[in-house]
Amino acid sequence: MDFKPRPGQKEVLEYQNGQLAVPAVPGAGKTTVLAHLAAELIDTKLKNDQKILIVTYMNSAVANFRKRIGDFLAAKGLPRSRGYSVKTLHSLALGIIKEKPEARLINQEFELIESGKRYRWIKDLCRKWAGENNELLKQFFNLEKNSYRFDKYLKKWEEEDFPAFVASMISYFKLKLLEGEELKNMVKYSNLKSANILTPAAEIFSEYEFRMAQAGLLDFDDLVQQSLKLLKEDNEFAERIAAQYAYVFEDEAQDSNQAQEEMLYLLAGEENNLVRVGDSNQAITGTFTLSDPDIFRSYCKKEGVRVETMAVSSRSSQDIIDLANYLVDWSQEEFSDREIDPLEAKYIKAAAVDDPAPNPQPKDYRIGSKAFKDWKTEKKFIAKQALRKAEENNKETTAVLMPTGWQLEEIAREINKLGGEFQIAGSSSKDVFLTELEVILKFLTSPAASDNLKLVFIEIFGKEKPELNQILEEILEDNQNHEIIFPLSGLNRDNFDLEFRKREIFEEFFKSLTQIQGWLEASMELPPDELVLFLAERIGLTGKKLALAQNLALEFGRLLNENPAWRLDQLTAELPEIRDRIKQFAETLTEMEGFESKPDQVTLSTLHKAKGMEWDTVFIGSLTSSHFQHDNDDYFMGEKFYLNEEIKNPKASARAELEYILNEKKERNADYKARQKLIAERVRLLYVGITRARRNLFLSTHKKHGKWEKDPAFIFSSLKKFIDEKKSSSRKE
Ligand SMILES: Nc1ncnc2c1ncn2[C@@H]1O[C@H](COP(=O)(O)OP(=O)(O)OP(=O)(O)O)[C@@H](O)[C@H]1O
Repeated sequence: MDFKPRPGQKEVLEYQNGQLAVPAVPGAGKTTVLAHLAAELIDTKLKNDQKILIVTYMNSAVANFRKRIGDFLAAKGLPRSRGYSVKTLHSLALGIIKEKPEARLINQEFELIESGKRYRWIKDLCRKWAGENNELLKQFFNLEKNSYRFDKYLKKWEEEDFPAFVASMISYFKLKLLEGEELKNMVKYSNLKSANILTPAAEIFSEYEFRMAQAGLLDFDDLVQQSLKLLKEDNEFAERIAAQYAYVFEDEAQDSNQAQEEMLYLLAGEENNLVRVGDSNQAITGTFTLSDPDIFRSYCKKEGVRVETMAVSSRSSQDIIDLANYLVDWSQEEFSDREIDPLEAKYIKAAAVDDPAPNPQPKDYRIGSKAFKDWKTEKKFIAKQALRKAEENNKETTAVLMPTGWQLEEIAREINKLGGEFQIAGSSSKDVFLTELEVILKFLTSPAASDNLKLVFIEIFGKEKPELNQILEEILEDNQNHEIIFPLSGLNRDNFDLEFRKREIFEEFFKSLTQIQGWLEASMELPPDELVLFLAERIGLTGKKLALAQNLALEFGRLLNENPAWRLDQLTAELPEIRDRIKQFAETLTEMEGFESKPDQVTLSTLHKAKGMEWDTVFIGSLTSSHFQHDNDDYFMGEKFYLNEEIKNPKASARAELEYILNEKKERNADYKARQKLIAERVRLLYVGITRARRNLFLSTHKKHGKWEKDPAFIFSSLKKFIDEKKSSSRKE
């Protein structure tokens, strides 16, 4: 393979042993260089029974790494899978637990709970807690009692926000290695005031642990907690595991959390051959997880750690690089007297002019920016221009990146209206719901319900030929389902009025009925799991959808093993739960496939999901102050206006209360600090967005949404000034 290392990359590839930190800029080739280094070390250094362990943050990166290392090894004439193992933190943890089965704390055959089921359990427990502590729950509220708003937001709090808060706190407690019963008592006997927000989280956590243990289930956070415990409590065991790995590499180190770091140190063992690569300016997962970019920043400054920076990137045009570097300068200056430092002073350099793969060099200044009068105008403009770009040049890729998913849906609708095509990055939602199969199964469990038959037509037959839906509607006006599908005289054309039989579509309609009758007969003869496979084949599912259907059949089979007397209706009643399991499977399938932008379609992605990807043209919209906060008095999404002032950011308050009882540290401004963190993260989010673009970039915002006034984000206005100046000076040249 032709790979000519650039300055910075070269030094990393000379690594032999010890601790190395590689801070890098976007597009510097982090994955490429780590893969190359792994292949080099496997070839020259590794003993037969040893491996390199590569820990990455996302499932999607695992396949990518394997492929790249495999390619480099193959180029050296070595077997593609020799000498390395790529894992996420969770798969690593699972592997460690499996190495010591006797220590599994639950039982030998523990099972992982799926995320959907976990959340439903937590919701149940929250509901139960709310029922028993209703007065306390209301004390958190600062809305006028008995008002319409009070009822509305109490419901929102009880049904959505409270369970989400508890679910996230449970993860937090576990990564802090706390145990439910112990924590509950600590809170109970602490001198926190009675209406503190930590109490419900701790009490529900304790119930949750009890319920999970009874069911023999573990969740993802348990895996990490338990495996760390095993390693820390048993030196010999830790050494045995560490001895398997001659080197430990970490990719995306800016997303590391404390548990992951501890695990890496333990696995690097005495030899301490540890390479961590990351870009703290791209740390954008912190507000959802326990990730903390300071962990990687501190590692870079740690004694005994060599630092090699990779600053060259050939991804973007010089103008886009200049804008990204300006953002770094702006952030340094803007936040110099605040407690935050969103972007480190690390600048992107273009590749040398004689580089075999140089930076793109578009002719003119290709960056634009605009503040639209309202969201409606903005979304229409973006949809139209993005589509035009995608259709005009079928070699270049185009993406629209937005802060939230609902904005993407609205852009998608606009693209649809224009008759264009789009694809959604990283999303498997279209496949998750096996709509066709689910609709048929619903029909087969109650064929007499007229809506069920209509749905079958809409989803299966009428998609291509809507006239089929129309004729069914008309026939159902005077007939019942069973008269159409199972008439006493048998299914026969003559059962239908001449008026219908004369229509061109009638033959097709009749054929559809015959097929449906076949399914009904099959449902009486075949066991449900086989029925699913039969139906999948009949309606012609292929590829990923077929794989999902096979998975559904397996789930049915598993349930039938446990409940041999169950029939189709009982099984279909379990579909919501099964869907969660399948959803995870579908996501894994999507990640394994990897995402590839099709040039003739617009890719739609949230800014978060765009990480690691690149496009020739990038539109970033909705840069308003409610998505990119700058000042303490901007609108902060995580905050609940209907809660008391001191707990309006419940997570931040609960963490501060925990800090207080664990370390006696009184953090006065927990939500102020949470705001600062969020402000910093939003700057990085925009930095990630901007650095996805190769040639063309458009930044926009709006001043109104419906009747709501909106402010363009301060960061947008600052960038706009820079862009406008550059543009006018490039015109003069
Ligand atoms: N020395 C090189 N010569 C040619 N191409 C290179 C070189 N190094 C990296 N690249 C290319 O640059 C692109 C970016 O590399 P990679 O995806 O590894 O970057 P990254 O640092 O992980 O990016 P990001 O920070 O945006 O996630 C890839 O297409 C890669 O093949």
